[in-house]
Amino acid sequence: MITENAPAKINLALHVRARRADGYHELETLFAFVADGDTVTLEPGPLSLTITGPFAHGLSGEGDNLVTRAARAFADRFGVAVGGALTLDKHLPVASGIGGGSADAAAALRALARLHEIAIDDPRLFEIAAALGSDVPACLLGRTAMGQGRGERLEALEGLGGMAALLVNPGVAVSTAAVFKAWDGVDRGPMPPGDVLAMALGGRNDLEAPARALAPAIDAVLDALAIGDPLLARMSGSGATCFALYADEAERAAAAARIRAAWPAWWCLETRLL
Ligand SMILES: C[C@@](CO)(OP(=O)(O)O)[C@H](O)COP(=O)(O)OP(=O)(O)OC[C@H]1O[C@@H](n2ccc(N)nc2=O)[C@H](O)[C@@H]1O
Ligand SMILES: Nc1ncnc2c1ncn2[C@@H]1O[C@H](COP(=O)(O)OP(=O)(O)O)[C@@H](O)[C@H]1O
Repeated sequence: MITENAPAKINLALHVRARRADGYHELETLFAFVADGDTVTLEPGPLSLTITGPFAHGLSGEGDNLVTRAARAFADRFGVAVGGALTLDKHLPVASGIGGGSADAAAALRALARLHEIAIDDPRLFEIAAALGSDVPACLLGRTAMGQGRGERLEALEGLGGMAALLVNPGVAVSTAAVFKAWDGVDRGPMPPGDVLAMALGGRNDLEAPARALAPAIDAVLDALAIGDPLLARMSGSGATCFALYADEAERAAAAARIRAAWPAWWCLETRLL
């Protein structure tokens, strides 16, 4: 049995620079990953998918999961039989701006590559990833990176490994396409120069305003995360998950305890950056 982690992605900053003719948007985004997420396991056999875990119900009505789409695309590209008994242990909330589906697809590709003894940096894997979704190449790379284009042009960067992080989701699913559509079309400029922390601190998430208009619960999450002096508190991706970064684990634990007491229904993950 092959097991691959599918760590949650966060966008430390996400600048939307232009609307493109193909319906996508030109981005400049700082990807980072955290130590927790979903898990994908693969055993030889006919293609099948079993979904377990606390957020399995979020995908129950899903005919075509990104994991099985990844398996089909892999077989197609590498000329092998479609197969793999896949299990997805779903711990990340669905449609929440932390790339759960993209991370799962990338983990499935990594597992299949191991099974078929294909190098993890094989460019064909990145081509499959880009066709599956804008965030899948970043999840396949799985490390802190600057993403451009629709997110598939990647430059790996020295990250903030080990930094204490808190992820909070108010239980509202947000459609990525709807949030991009509600963006006001104003290019607010590039990220400032510097290291990853400087770029993150000086950056923005341009999808925050449109997402907050569609899902006002995000306001309450950002208000809750602002208490306790985090280094940075911001929405990730197209929302509604927001994250905060802290100087140490004690500050993160205090913030998590306060949020869990005030908002027991929210999903709240104490983790650290990879
Ligand atoms: C916003 C981001 C930031 O990392 O993350 P999430 O909120 O999904 O986590 C990503 O760009 C999302 O990537 P992903 O979720 O893979 O999106 P895709 O499946 O490729 O596209 C879904 C829809 O989002 C819009 N889209 C996506 C990416 C992009 N650069 N421009 C867009 O306009 C398009 O309307 C597209 O039809
Ligand atoms: N394995 C998967 N996990 C999550 N969502 C999936 C998966 N497969 C397909 N999807 C679909 O992809 C959509 C976006 O999911 P997700 O990747 O969680 O969003 P986001 O990138 O905003 O966090 C979901 O609404 C769901 O319909």
